[in-house]
Amino acid sequence: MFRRLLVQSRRRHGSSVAVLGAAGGIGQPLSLLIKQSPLVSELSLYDVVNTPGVAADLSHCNTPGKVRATVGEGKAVEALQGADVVVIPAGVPRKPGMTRDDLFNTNAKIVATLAEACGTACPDACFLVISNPVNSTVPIFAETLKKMGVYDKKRLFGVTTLDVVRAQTFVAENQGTDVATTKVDVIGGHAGTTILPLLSQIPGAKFSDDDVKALTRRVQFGGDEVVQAKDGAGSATLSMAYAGAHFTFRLLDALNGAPNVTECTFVENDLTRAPFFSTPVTLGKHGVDTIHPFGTLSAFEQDNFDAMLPDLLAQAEKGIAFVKNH
Ligand SMILES: NC(=O)c1ccc[n+]([C@@H]2O[C@H](COP(=O)([O-])OP(=O)(O)OC[C@H]3O[C@@H](n4cnc5c(N)ncnc54)[C@H](O)[C@@H]3O)[C@@H](O)[C@H]2O)c1
Ligand SMILES: O=C(O)C[C@H](O)C(=O)O
Repeated sequence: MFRRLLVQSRRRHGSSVAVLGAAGGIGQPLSLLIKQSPLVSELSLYDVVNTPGVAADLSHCNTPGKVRATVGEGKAVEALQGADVVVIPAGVPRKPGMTRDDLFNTNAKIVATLAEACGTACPDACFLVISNPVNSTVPIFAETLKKMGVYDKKRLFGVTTLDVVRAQTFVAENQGTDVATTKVDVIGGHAGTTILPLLSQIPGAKFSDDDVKALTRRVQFGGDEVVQAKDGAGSATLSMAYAGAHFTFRLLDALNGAPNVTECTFVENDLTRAPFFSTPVTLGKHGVDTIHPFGTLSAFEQDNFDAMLPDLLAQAEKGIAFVKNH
């Protein structure tokens, strides 16, 4: 209780945000964007390599957040002291021809190790998991915290904001609408056909059946578009940093008491048979405030929904089994 009060009082004077994987393709631009927030009083950067250079560079930006660097295997606990929000883009990205699930063997261990460090150093923080495969790494994070007895489902988020960002961009292009005011909910998970943009629920939008199919597919496989264009040099980093910073800022706003902060995010809920499911969530002073149902689906969306559920379940179970067996 006392610990929580301390965390809350510190928040009134700005939050401490930690980025794990801060020297990577996402980590660097994400840290730059977060450094610009007036709500951040401390930015703690952690990576197994190169953190001091990134931190020295960022520390020259004339914004209030003080930058701290920690580098090296096994040093995450040090980096996480006092963190209110932890953003996690640590892990390997895809190359052409790979699925996100092909990253499981490497990233599961990285995410479990970092979750353990979070459970030790800052169990009351909010955790934002970017590392793929999100459909499995978020359950891994949850199971690890459960094993330690410190899991709180209101504070663990899989970051699926990039799917929303893509959907809004592609729909605005298709409809000729202002991208700034084009809103699209994207539900499900974060891999291929587990990503489901709800085009039928966009007020005023009119799509042909072919448009619905093509737009849905483009949102579902937007990540592959970038992986192929980068041709072996990784996956989305800049748009992910943009999306990750957006979600971090929205959460910081909500933690600081802003009302009506609603974003789609992959959180534990009982809307479906899958333990984690991305849906519109109102964020509040303690993380998840209200989980919203995703509304009526079109026949096309319902087919997609029915097809995705077994995959989402299997990918969550794979993550849970990983923690149970280690
Ligand atoms: N959720 C999404 O929408 C989304 C979008 C894009 C990428 N991703 C995922 O994000 C992850 C990172 O992508 P990237 O392009 O930044 O990769 P990257 O290889 O450029 O950077 C990853 C960083 O993680 C660091 N790292 C590795 N193990 C670590 C550990 N144990 N502790 C701390 N840091 C560690 C590496 O040193 C590296 O700096 C990938 O798994 C990728 O698939 C997710
Ligand atoms: O596609 C990837 O592997 C990275 C990320 O999940 C994305 O959607 O861009």
